[in-house]
Amino acid sequence: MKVKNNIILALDVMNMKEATEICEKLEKDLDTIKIGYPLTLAEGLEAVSEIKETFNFKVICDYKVADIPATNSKICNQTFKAGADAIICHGFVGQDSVQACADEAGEFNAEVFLLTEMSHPGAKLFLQENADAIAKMGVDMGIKNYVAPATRINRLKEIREIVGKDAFIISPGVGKQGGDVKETLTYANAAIIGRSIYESDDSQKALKDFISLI
Ligand SMILES: O=C1C[C@H](C(=O)O)N([C@@H]2O[C@H](COP(=O)(O)O)[C@@H](O)[C@H]2O)C(=O)N1
Repeated sequence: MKVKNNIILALDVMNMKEATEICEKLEKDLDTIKIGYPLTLAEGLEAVSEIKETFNFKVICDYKVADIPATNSKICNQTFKAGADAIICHGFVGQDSVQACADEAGEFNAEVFLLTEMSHPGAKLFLQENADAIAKMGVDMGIKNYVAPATRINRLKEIREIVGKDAFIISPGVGKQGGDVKETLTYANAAIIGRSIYESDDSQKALKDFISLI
């Protein structure tokens, strides 16, 4: 996936009016956004379709899919039908559940991002010790896209070493969570940034400031 300026906006606002206003302000400097549960639960999957139709964005749906294979297939089917270009799924649920997402993505010429280790402090409790094995599982499955934390550069580096130089890593945790955009892009292909941009008084300037740091 090509990402303009190597920055993906996490559009975690909870109404279409705000979402649209932010996209209008940033569309010159962005071509990829991430929509998760906040906007989807507030406005429905129509939010994905509407943003896809209004803006020339690629949309990654961050639904952290983590169910049994049959249910994962249904979640992905509905998400790709709504126009998503990619979906984020958890790896801790195992190969069969991830494979169900990958199979559905193949039906829509869409992509799967495999979430390895999360960026928040609680990820150290259960996820971190399994993150390398999740990344290795992804490699064995032929998964090309991964999510790994910008808040732990050493871990991001280690996950890059596991998935290889040709894999595509997107990395959340820049800005509000403490991650540094330039350092993150040493090992990741794109940084995911949300609140530091959309909560700013001048989101356009906030984005441009991040771009200037890269
Ligand atoms: O480990 C993860 C996984 C997940 C993701 O990207 O999959 N995210 C998401 O990335 C964005 C960071 O937002 P902000 O902190 O810049 O406002 C939010 O949408 C989070 O839900 C993480 O923050 N860490």
